[in-house]
Amino acid sequence: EGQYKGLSNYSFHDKFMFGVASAAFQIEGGWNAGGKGPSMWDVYLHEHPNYTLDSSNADVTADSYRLYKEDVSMVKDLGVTYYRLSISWPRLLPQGTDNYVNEDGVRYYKELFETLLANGITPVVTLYHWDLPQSLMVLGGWANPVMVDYFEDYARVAFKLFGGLVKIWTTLNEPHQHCSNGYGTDFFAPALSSHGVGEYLCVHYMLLAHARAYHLYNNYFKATQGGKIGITLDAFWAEPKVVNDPQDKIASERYMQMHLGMYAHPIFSKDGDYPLSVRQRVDAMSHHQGYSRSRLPYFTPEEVESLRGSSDFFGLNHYTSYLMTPSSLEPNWKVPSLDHDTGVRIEQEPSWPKPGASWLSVYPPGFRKLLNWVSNNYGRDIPIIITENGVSDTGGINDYARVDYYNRYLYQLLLAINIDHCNVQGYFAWTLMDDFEWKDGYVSKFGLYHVDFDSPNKTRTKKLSAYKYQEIVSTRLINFDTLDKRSLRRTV
Ligand SMILES: O=S(=O)(O)CCCN1CCN(CCO[C@@H]2O[C@H](CO)[C@@H](O)[C@H](O)[C@H]2O)CC1
Repeated sequence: EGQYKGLSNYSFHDKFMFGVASAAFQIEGGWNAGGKGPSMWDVYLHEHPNYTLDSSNADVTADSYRLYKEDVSMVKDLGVTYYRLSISWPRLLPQGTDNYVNEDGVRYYKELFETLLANGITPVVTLYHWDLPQSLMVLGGWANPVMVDYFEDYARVAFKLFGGLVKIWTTLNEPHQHCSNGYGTDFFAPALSSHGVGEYLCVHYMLLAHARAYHLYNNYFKATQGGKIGITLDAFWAEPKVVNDPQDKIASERYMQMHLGMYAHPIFSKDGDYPLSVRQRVDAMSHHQGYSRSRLPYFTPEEVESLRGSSDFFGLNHYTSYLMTPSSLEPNWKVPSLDHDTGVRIEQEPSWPKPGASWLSVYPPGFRKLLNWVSNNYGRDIPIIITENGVSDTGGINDYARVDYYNRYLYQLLLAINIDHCNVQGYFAWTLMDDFEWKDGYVSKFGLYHVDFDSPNKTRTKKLSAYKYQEIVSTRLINFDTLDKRSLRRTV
């Protein structure tokens, strides 16, 4: 659990990439400005005004479409030299397809990338952070194999237009969250609730789309542009509820394979394809449920080959951990779902602090354990970049919980790098400023900067955690005694 006082006994080496992250739909606003086409999230929120906790939407949010120069100065103020952001597909291609490129979208992103570079900040660009053009959603979105072609066309436009400015690309953000929450349930848009069927089609075609964009870049753009391209996956850490209970340990490993291995194994393992345990489990369950074919599609041998090794780095988003125990076969076993296929009951440890979102408990050792799981399963040669990590609260400038979270999670990262030799080469704090937090609307705050969403200029204000992150980035080590509650009381 580490010493958690004084100065950390390890530091981040000089080449370690420190950054901060955001996403187009969550901060841009300008939902229909400058010829932007509607995304499926725009449409879903307009059609379901009470979907979010505060009945809000992202039509304006932090208004970064207008205020991006201020955002760049905030990134610079943190002292980081990398900024992870995403391109809004429908702002660039309003119809989703590459027959019509929106000049205002080209202007906006070129100005944003040039402003970042002029301030010594390297843009790290995600092509897709969930805001699918509505015109493609009506075709079934990621459940439709045609998306592989349309994503390739979109990637080609982005590489062509911005490849001179952008040298680090990520194809997809968190396909697992997008597919399970948006296609498997109604927790996220498009809320298709196609449990155990649509969600696996989404997995399958997002992975194939990723591989297509990866090879497009490597075959047609890398020689002249010289950049790197990868994918961002997400994972909770699955902690056995009883640490040495063999059944709980099996359940934890099964959870990791079904929720991370399903995406990581096809790309980062030496054999490729879905993990054997995942393949067999879904095939068997599908057969048991009377399906004549598995609910998880098969890759052809060529597709397995195209996916294998299709990433220059392992982008990983991590927030929290859950306790795992095997779940008895549900009575309604006829109803398929990823959760039912996994056969694990997840619960939260009451002693782990929960400063904000209901799903986010603070368990720093889970971060180190997850990094070792990734390194043990996929090798220590693939560079890992933490593309998101952070904690939510419900507001305020003196965000002690976030100061504590960054101290402890970055300390665990130091242990994973220095003791366990996990090859982590970069870290992006989620997120630059308070933004639209999906189902939580503006209730859950993840920002290092506070945003006053009621003010005309969406006033940004530095939080305590921004000073803390600035300190870690500049000193490259953790000082547990500054900027927390104790330091303000000057006791102990
Ligand atoms: O357990 S519950 O059934 O109650 C619902 C699970 C809730 N999920 C968990 C993870 N989170 C996705 C991570 O989402 C990522 O992290 C950030 C913070 O959420 C987002 O703002 C980023 O856009 C996204 O990349 C979204 C909500």
